[in-house]
Amino acid sequence: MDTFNHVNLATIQSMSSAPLLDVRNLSIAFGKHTAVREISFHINPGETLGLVGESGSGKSATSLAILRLLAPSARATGSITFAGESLLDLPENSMRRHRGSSIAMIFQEPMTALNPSMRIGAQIAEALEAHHPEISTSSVRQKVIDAMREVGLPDPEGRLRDYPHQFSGGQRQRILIAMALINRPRLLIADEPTTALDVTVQAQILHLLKELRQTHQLSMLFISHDLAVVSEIADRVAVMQHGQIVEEAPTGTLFRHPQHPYTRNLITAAPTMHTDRNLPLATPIR
Ligand SMILES: Nc1ncnc2c1ncn2[C@@H]1O[C@H](COP(=O)(O)OP(=O)(O)OP(=O)(O)O)[C@@H](O)[C@H]1O
Repeated sequence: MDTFNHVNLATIQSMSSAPLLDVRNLSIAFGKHTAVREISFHINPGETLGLVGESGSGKSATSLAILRLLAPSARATGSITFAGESLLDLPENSMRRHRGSSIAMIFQEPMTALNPSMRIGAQIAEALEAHHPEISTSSVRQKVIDAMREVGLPDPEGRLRDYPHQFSGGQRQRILIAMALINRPRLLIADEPTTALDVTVQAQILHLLKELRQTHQLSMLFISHDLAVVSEIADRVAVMQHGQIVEEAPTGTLFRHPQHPYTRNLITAAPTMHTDRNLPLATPIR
């Protein structure tokens, strides 16, 4: 009996320490051009991995490959395992169940991700109903309001019927975050989520993501060309150059002991963020 219990405990422990996302030898080619070459990384439950590199290094292609949203001309090889499932082998309908549900994504430019002619309450509701058609209308409305409140949008009830252009850039990113989190994903892919925002709003959005990550025990793949931004939020950082990961280390180690010349250049070039880690949520929202 003791042995049985012991084995069970070991199994449970190894299961709980298994990465949520495990990417192995991923290559992505667009025709003859190999954009990503044999990269491997993993994200543990609750962990944030920063993926940093210059424009064209293959960061977005990597994130789109995880969601299987690459252009039809692209070919992804290697393996992407999410919660034990091999994503590159899943049938499309199973993949659709993951997208926007267990794996959600936010992008750089909220205006292009939102439908300009649809009220934001309806857009957030649509994200929920796509995966939960059974939820009643009144319950959807309440969940939308709760989601808006959780991301710090003022007066959610009053603003349900407003259109995207009636919100500021920072508020629109909050709306996208509400849409991304409404189905309680386990993994959030954030691709340059603060790049289009000015520095103060950038800091507020980073602060919000850090809070939500804790509340929801989210794992996150945080993509940016800006090492200073990545270092604000990531537990570990993978540095990408020309489609390859040239270095990966816990954030502090990467800054203290950068191994690769490209990482050293990024550190030298990174401006100081000057974000206030204790920024209260009550800070005026722009
Ligand atoms: N649909 C596509 N067709 C052909 N080539 C593509 C396509 N999408 C990306 N690429 C190429 O793949 C490479 C990696 O692009 P990717 O967008 O992943 O880089 P990135 O690091 O995210 O840069 P950025 O931040 O500028 O988007 C680039 O050389 C790019 O030209």
